[in-house]
Amino acid sequence: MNKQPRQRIVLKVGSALIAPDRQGCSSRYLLAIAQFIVRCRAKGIQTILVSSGSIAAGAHRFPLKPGSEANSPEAQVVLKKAMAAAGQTEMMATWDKFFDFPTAQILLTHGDLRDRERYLSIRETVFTLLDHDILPILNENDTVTTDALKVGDNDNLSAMVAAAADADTLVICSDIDGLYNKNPHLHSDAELLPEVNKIDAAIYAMAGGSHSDVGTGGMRTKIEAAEKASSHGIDTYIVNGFKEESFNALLSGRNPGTLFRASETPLQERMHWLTHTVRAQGEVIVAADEVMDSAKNCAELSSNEVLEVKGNFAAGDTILLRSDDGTRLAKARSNYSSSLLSFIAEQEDPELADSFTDSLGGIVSEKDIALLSKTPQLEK
Ligand SMILES: Nc1ncnc2c1ncn2[C@@H]1O[C@H](COP(=O)(O)OP(=O)(O)O)[C@@H](O)[C@H]1O
Ligand SMILES: N[C@@H](CCC(=O)OP(=O)(O)O)C(=O)O
Repeated sequence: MNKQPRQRIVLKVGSALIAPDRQGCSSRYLLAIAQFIVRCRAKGIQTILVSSGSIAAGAHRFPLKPGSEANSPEAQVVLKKAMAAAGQTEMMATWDKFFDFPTAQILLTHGDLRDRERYLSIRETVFTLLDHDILPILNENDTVTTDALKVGDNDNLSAMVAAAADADTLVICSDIDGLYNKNPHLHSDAELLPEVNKIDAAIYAMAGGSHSDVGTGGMRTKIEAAEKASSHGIDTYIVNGFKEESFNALLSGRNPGTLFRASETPLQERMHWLTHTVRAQGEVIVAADEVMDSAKNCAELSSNEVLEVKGNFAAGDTILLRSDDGTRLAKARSNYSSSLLSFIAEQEDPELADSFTDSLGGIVSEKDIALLSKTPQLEK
């Protein structure tokens, strides 16, 4: 955290720190976190908070009524949305109490982040708030989101926010000291990894799920977040948010947990957004021997090289180009809807198929292609 010139950090705070007992918000751990934010700002470090905890904070407003049907999975989802609505205001009020500067709430869904215009608008809003010394506090809009539109966990959300905000550091405050080589709640001999320079399958294999009542995603989503952030040139720390010492260490330039080093060859902003924020709406399968090692080659893909079109997508949606041996080749914005592309690809007469692409243009355009060779782990 000693980089120059302008530093910008995103701090992600997990539910266990906000409402550890699901009995409303607690100041127990938040005071040290708030002081860290105040001290960062005093040092001229622009700070953005991604705060989980609306569901945990709102839970106490919804005692289970005798004989109620709140135990079915559908009822649980409805209940959580209501908890999030009630808990979000309580959480914002709690954060506000710690600061003598203004805060601002941004609630978003994956639907907002994957739409380029809305993504750019979120980015501008964050920059404007920072320019006016207002602390942006972000969370997923759990109340309105559906399965198709949600990010689902705030670890990944915080990495998307860090990339959108051009942050140089992401700090994920958890209920544990960092990434261990195996889940320490299950293995007493687990060892803490102070630094990870390369995120590969072996690192993912170390990560298990959450053991707590309030956490979402466990270590896996934190590694996904670190992978997203790192490929945008952002250093990512996982630290223990229960310990005040974690924050003192960060402020004095020491690593109190696990540091995932930023990539030395970060992706440019638009390519990062396409690779890590947008999800593919469908797939186009091409023969395994097609050479797709550059955006130019992908853009030259012709309809008679398409073996199969999967899913329903509209022109302008993002698709995954995959070879028929399963290899993920690239993510790209399709210039065709799935139905039109299937229709063209099914034409027996290659000249007729070519006449479509001649008049309507290539299946994908060179400027909207992100090659996936650098990101083999991410399936989203
Ligand atoms: N290899 C690992 N190293 C550390 N924690 C792990 C590991 N595998 C699984 N975990 C679990 O991940 C938890 C942290 O994630 P989570 O419960 O989602 O909390 P948060 O609210 O901070 O997001 C740890 O408390 C631990 O139970
Ligand atoms: N958006 C949800 C939190 C989701 C989440 O990722 O929680 P956590 O694992 O505690 O960071 C909420 O506000 O309750």
